[in-house]
Amino acid sequence: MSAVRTLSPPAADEARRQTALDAYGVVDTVPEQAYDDIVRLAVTLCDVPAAAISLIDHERQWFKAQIGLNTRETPRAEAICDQAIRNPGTTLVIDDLAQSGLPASSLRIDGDPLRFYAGVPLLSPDGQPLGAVCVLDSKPRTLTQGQREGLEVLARQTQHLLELRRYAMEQRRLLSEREAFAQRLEDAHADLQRRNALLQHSATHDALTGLLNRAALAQLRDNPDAMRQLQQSPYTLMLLDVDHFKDVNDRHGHLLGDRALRAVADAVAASIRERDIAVRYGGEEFLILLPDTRLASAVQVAERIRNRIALAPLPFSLTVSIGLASGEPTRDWSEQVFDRADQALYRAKATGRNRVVVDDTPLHHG
Ligand SMILES: Nc1nc2c(ncn2[C@@H]2O[C@H](COP(=O)(O)OP(=O)(O)OP(=O)(O)O)[C@@H](O)[C@H]2O)c(=O)[nH]1
Repeated sequence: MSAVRTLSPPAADEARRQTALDAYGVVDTVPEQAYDDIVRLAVTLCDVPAAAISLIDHERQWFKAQIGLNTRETPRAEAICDQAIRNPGTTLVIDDLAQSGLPASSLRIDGDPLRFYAGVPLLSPDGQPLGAVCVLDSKPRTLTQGQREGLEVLARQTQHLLELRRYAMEQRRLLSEREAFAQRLEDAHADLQRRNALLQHSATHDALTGLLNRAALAQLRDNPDAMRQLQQSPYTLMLLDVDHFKDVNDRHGHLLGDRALRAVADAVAASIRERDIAVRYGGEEFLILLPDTRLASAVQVAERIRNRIALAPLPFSLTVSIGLASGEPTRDWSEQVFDRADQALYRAKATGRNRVVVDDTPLHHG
């Protein structure tokens, strides 16, 4: 046996070559009919017992397809295909390996060592050698010109198969990138909607009590559903003001004052229906609009609120004054009814606070 010829390529080239091979994602994949057909054709064409499509991967050669061999991979150091790819444009034919000085291969054909090798390098489109399509025999032999050319055709067909594979992989990658991008877009859209909803909520709600704020009340006029409801049936407007709230703040501090305001809001929210509208109208003033509600029912609601506030779990007693006025559906509903409720509230304050006072102004019709 002659000395081993070592022809290691420069490291930078080898890194490029390996990167080119990796781009196909073909090494260690399952056998495929198209590649198996090529080695079958090679065997028939060259009248040999063995053929392979060999890929040179790091420190081994791996067979994508093979016929007549005893393994699917060998160490690279003994791969004759690794010699073939050193001259990428040339078919390597070794009539008798025993005379060639190449390292002995562990490959066997029917138990016999290799004697004959012919391999056509497989190249990436930019010329990086990937492996070889090779035919092998356990006897020394030669190839005819026709067989050589036929083997080269099979190598070109193998390259086409590899390119198709890379193209399909690239398409899948682009598709999943597009899907990931679409998903990100969808997430961003949902996030924007969430932020918008939060923004809309904080623009129309009072941060301390969670009730609607004055801006939301102003928007009510632009809400056709709410307006239709108010214009269809009698409604009642309630104005609620906490009694001596300045004293609460002065005696117990602003934090407890805030807690008292939240207790008022909770009592209001717990006493009204879902379609009623509760607004923190000013510092310690609340406006409650009760659609489809006549004065008598509204008084009951107001008393419920007043009683709940009296029972609120606070370290001091808290009372409220409430003024009520109801309105028949008219075009200038708000100002008139608001003024009447305000006057009722004023009377509630003036007559001793902690009470519900009803507007007694005769209603204007027509
Ligand atoms: N803690 C707290 N106090 C507030 C808030 N908004 C307004 N106030 C206070 O509410 C008090 C309202 O006082 P006034 O308008 O004099 O009325 P009042 O003391 O309740 O007296 P009457 O309404 O006549 O019974 C003021 O001291 C405000 O500083 C708030 O968000 N938190």
